[in-house]
Amino acid sequence: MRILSAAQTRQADQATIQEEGISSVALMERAATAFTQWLLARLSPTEAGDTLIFCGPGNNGGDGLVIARQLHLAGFVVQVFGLPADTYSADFETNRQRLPAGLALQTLALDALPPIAPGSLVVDALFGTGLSRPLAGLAAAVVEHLNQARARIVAVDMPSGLFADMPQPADSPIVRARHTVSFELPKLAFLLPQNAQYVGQWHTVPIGLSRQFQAQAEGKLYFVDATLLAGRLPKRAQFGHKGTYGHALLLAGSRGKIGAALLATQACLRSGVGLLTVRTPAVGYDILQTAAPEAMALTDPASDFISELPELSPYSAIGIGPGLDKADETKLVLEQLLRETKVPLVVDADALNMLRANPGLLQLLPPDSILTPHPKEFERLAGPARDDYHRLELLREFCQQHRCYTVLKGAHTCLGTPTGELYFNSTGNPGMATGGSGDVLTGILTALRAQHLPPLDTALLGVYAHGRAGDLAARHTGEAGLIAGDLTRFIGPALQELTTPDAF
Ligand SMILES: NC(=O)C1=CN([C@@H]2O[C@H](COP(=O)(O)OP(=O)(O)OC[C@H]3O[C@@H](n4cnc5c(N)ncnc54)[C@H](O)[C@@H]3O)[C@@H](O)[C@H]2O)[C@@H](O)CC1
Ligand SMILES: Nc1ncnc2c1ncn2[C@@H]1O[C@H](COP(=O)(O)OP(=O)(O)O)[C@@H](O)[C@H]1O
Ligand SMILES: [K+]
Repeated sequence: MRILSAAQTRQADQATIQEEGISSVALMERAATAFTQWLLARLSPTEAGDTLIFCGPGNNGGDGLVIARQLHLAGFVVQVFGLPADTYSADFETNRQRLPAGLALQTLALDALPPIAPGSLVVDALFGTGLSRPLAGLAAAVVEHLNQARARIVAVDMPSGLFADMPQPADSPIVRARHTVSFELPKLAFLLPQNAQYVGQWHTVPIGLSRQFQAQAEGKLYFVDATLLAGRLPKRAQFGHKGTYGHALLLAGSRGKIGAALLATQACLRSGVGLLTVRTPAVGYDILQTAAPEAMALTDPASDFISELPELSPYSAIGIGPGLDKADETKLVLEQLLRETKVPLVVDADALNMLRANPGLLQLLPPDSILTPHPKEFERLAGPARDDYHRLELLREFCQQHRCYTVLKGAHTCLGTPTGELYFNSTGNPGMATGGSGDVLTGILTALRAQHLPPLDTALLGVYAHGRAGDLAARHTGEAGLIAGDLTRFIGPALQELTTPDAF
């Protein structure tokens, strides 16, 4: 799925209108109907109670008028309010005319804002993607009024006052919605933690936006759903053998953190790799051989940390990082690995911190490596970000400069590519915010890369399957009860869902 800017969204609307030969007011009717249907599927008129709809002067307000008409006809107790303005959009005017006799548009005034009983349903149709500057004056006062009411706010397309694709001053008035129901595609703003307080839970409803426009639109932002991944994970070959599926090497673990190595090991084994060798310090030998007999243990001479790089020739991909100690010897191992490897690397956790501690090491990073920092680790690598938008700029620059793929982990993990694309993941849940989840991701990525998948497919599939495994696991454990080891049990089913079936 594409993520379009506000300007592109307007162009997409126009392209749809032209392609289908429909009027803009017909497209508005379609969009607003999709919103109404979404609401009707969740609330009866009784459950909704008092329903107050707040409309701005543009097409977002026009949507609000259609929704008011439709909910009124569906038996909801509706009141509809409009911001006074010098001009209204043409489709707003048309829909004002279409309001049924029993439903008058009431004009909002600063000294007479309507009372909102606690628990009321509020539909926020003040502003959408056409917002051109932060709200002020009466519009800001209305937003403040809505936010203070203890109402259930559902925003149409965008929470009013929020820009779709760029940051805004810290104190901007913005509606704090419980749900945001957006048309066709998510907006960039929805995917960033700083906006969660306004967007609430977001949903998209289809409105038949031009597929051709979506396919051809410029821009490098993607929302990763199963459709985008179709065809990227081949089915296993009927006559495949373990040599077909690569030999991965994991360098992981130190005294007290052999568990991290074990989690990465289990995840790697569950992600289809043909063979796996694990380098841990000697203290990890018995643990690894007992808990993961399928993996080969290649223990380091040092007891507590990794001190020597093994011979690299057997391996088709190498993952390094989970549970490492930052001992000087391990730093040298990392440096030697960066210099000597001829195969792709997956770099995680303290290996990332070591990269940063010696900036010269970053220059040695082999092209097409995959890095998996969480935001704190990324900040150490690329510097502090002013806000979530700035962090994305830093991510893009970092990936281009170092010709690497960087998986910036979080609720919507964002993959940056060497060619400037940003891919936001759609799977996963807060239950995965638990120690060891990241180690599991390293194991998955190393396994996919060892199977000779290209780096982009590896990162997209791996991040998606990791989140999907979390979603499947949480059905059994609940979010709070989820631990990283649970993820490994569901990697197989998650990958199976993504596997391309044989064509008949
Ligand atoms: N164009 C189309 O065909 C469709 C548009 N749709 C809806 O239309 C919305 C976009 O409509 P518009 O482009 O009319 O934009 P909006 O309705 O979001 O807002 C634009 C209006 O607000 C004013 N405005 C902008 N910033 C302001 C500020 N800070 N303070 C006060 N006034 C401000 C503008 O002058 C203009 O009158 C979408 O979010 C969606 O809800 C949907 O109906 C789908 C179809
Ligand atoms: N709220 C969330 N929603 C979805 N995924 C999450 C959420 N919180 C964490 N995750 C995922 O869990 C993993 C945590 O990784 P990381 O921070 O490296 O943990 P650790 O170092 O403990 O292994 C990441 O892949 C991240 O995307
Ligand atoms: K809105």
